[in-house]
Amino acid sequence: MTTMTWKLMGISHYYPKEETGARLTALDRVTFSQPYGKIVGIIGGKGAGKTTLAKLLLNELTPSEGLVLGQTEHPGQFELPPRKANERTGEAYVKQQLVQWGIAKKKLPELLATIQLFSELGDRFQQKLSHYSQEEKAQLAISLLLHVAPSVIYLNEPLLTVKEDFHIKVFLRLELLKNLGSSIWIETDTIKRIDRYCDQVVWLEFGQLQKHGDITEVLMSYYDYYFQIQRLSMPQQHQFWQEGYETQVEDMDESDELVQGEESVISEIEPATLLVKEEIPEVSGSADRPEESETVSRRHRQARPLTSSSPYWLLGVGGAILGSLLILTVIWGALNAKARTPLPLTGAASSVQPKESQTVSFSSAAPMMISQPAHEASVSAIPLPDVAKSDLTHVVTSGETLEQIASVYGVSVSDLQAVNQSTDPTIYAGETLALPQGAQKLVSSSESVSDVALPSTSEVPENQHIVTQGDTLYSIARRYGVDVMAIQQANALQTEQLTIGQTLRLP
Ligand SMILES: Nc1ncnc2c1ncn2[C@@H]1O[C@H](COP(=O)(O)OP(=O)(O)OP(=O)(O)O)[C@@H](O)[C@H]1O
Repeated sequence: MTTMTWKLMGISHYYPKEETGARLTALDRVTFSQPYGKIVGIIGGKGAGKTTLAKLLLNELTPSEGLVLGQTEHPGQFELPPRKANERTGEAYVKQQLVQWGIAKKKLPELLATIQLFSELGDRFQQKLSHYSQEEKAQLAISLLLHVAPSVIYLNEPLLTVKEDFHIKVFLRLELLKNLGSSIWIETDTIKRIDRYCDQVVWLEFGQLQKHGDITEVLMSYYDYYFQIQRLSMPQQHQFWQEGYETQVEDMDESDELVQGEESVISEIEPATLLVKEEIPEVSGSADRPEESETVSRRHRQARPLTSSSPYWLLGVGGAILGSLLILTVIWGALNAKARTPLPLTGAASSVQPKESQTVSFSSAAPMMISQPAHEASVSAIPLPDVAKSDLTHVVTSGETLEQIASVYGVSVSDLQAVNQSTDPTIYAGETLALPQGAQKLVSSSESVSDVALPSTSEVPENQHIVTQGDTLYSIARRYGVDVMAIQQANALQTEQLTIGQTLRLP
């Protein structure tokens, strides 16, 4: 079995923007290593750099800066048969491709029969491609690719056009090839597939590597990131995507002076998932960090003002991203089909206050019109239970979160919200919060919540879980292989918020 490993070291790739003389950074100093023998998902918003990364892996592009190690001479890319092949039969097309792949002549009949069988095309295999549906073409192309067994395989969106049971078969075959040492890359917006089939994920946004690693950890940050964006008002979301795009565009004639005085939405997103971050992203290998380059100053440039001449396609980008957000919401909803508040924001991000709902219609490029952030609709549907107040109150200090305060007083976040008759997870410095009966100051709010003594795992009964820092309902559900909603029901949780030290009954 091969023990090859990819090493991407400080990969930057620039595209010239000929009309303006600027250049666009499609990938910005991306560094990670990835062993072969894994199925890796590539995710990220529109224009994140996914395709550019794939082209580098497939040897179709040479990076502007940095080094890629690990490419093979004949990577296998999933490609639908081109239109010019329409007059050939499926069989003739496959045969010609196999010959191009260098398959020995005497092996062709057996391989053709295997591919026909796998493709489920039956007699259509001998018919002209012009009679094939898009789905049949996809079945043919995937079957071909999976049977030439290249050591690098790249699949993208057209794979989604095949029916679900075919899909399962494809991924079973990919598992086999992976175990033989192939490096398999899948670019898709369908996070469900990443979650189900991939071992690892590379997550890009605006050309920068956000995270690379095991799916659970990366997807959790990904969900948190998109939930935070979703909490912004529609104009803020639009501004967010525009600012992100602008960090990628560098006017080659312009000095790198900062634009002062603009409020930046991008800088208010959760520090853990900041797009403009200094540290090198997590790597699973030992790639060295490249030297700081002139791109640092560009990455720190603040947003330019929104102008009426903003590129129209950005509206489409925003719309498409919102489409993806809705897909995420649906997936999340499937896990937890119940009205709820969104994940809490912490730190700087909690200063991003959701605005009143606003109707913003996007250009026709946008997949849909959203008149209200989804969470606002669900928040108003949650009846707050009656919870008795204690005599204590708490004045919020800068940087505090509801979870921290709940933890400090040994109460649940939902009780804290109930006595304050608010489902809004955003709190403001100086605000006085009522505290529920039974509240008792357990630790000083200046102490870290992680300092609160928790029972050791050996003391925790088997059917219980004590919430620790970083736990979410989603991570706990995955860990114990149970449903998020089942945990909520077993513990009568009104929201997804958890408190460090909280004991959860496991269903
Ligand atoms: N040939 C090119 N010339 C100029 N800009 C390009 C070119 N190819 C890609 N770009 C730009 O580079 C950025 C990254 O593009 P890329 O296609 O890698 O992203 P992506 O994540 O695959 O996006 P999408 O999901 O929209 O396909 C985008 O802003 C895109 O417009």
